[in-house]
Amino acid sequence: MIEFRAVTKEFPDGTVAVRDVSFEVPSHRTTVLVGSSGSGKTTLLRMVNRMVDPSSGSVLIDGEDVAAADPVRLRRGIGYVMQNSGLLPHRTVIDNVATVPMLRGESKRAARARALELLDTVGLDRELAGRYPGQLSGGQQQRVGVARGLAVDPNILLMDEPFGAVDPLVRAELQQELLRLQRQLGKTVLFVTHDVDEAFLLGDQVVILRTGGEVVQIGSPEEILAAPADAFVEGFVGADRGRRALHLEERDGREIVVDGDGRPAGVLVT
Ligand SMILES: Nc1ncnc2c1ncn2[C@@H]1O[C@H](COP(=O)(O)OP(=O)(O)OP(=O)(O)O)[C@@H](O)[C@H]1O
Repeated sequence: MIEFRAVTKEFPDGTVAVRDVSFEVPSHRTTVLVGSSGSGKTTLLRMVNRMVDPSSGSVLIDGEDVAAADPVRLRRGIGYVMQNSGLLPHRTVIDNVATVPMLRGESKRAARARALELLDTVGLDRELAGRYPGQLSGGQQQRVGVARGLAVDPNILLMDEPFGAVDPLVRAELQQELLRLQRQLGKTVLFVTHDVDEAFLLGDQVVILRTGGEVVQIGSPEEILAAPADAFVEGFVGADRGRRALHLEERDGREIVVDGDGRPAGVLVT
């Protein structure tokens, strides 16, 4: 479990990116941080692997304050996937995936064997192993990015708008792949997006942030849809509700959650 305890981040120029934020990220589940641009999502995510240190408050992983951990070691044990895949352009796909395990001391042979398995895991043909990132489509590059994030077999996977730069069809495919992967692997995933649909599709828990880095609401998609905390959340999740994958319907006098195809997805427990 990851715990954010009253974290605030003020950058040297006086920008307060995150203000007194507390929440827990349960293990083996997907938690999505969603909010408009500048609401502090990336800053919060980066506190977990100490790419950003909070100005006050603390972040704990399984009860241990990350401030006490060596940042380089910490980062090598946590998967990190970012928007533009972050692949090294002059290294082949397989080398991109095998690099971090080798930095951790695995032999080249073992790291490469594992990298090939990971290509299978993320649904990429092994024939792509020898290509350079520039020779892949955007969607394929993101899959390599996910494979690289998984290469050290981390308990925690941080994903910062990983599907933000691909077209909607590929994006939908990658989202389904992540759901499948997560059912199989059960990592503790912390995922950043500004897309509410994506947040509700992927998140077991959704954390809604607003500009200024404040948490407005935390809950399951069903809970948030059923009872938006305030007008801000209502506007945020309510916009374009007809298109929303999950929504509420009243049937037989009870409010139930149905998916985009009208199939019941659950009953609200209040
Ligand atoms: N190094 C920095 N120095 C100063 N201000 C920063 C720095 N990094 C981020 N900020 C500011 O902090 C605020 C939160 O940024 P952050 O990137 O965490 O937001 P975000 O919700 O991830 O936004 P986006 O969706 O646009 O990536 C913004 O106002 C941003 O400009």
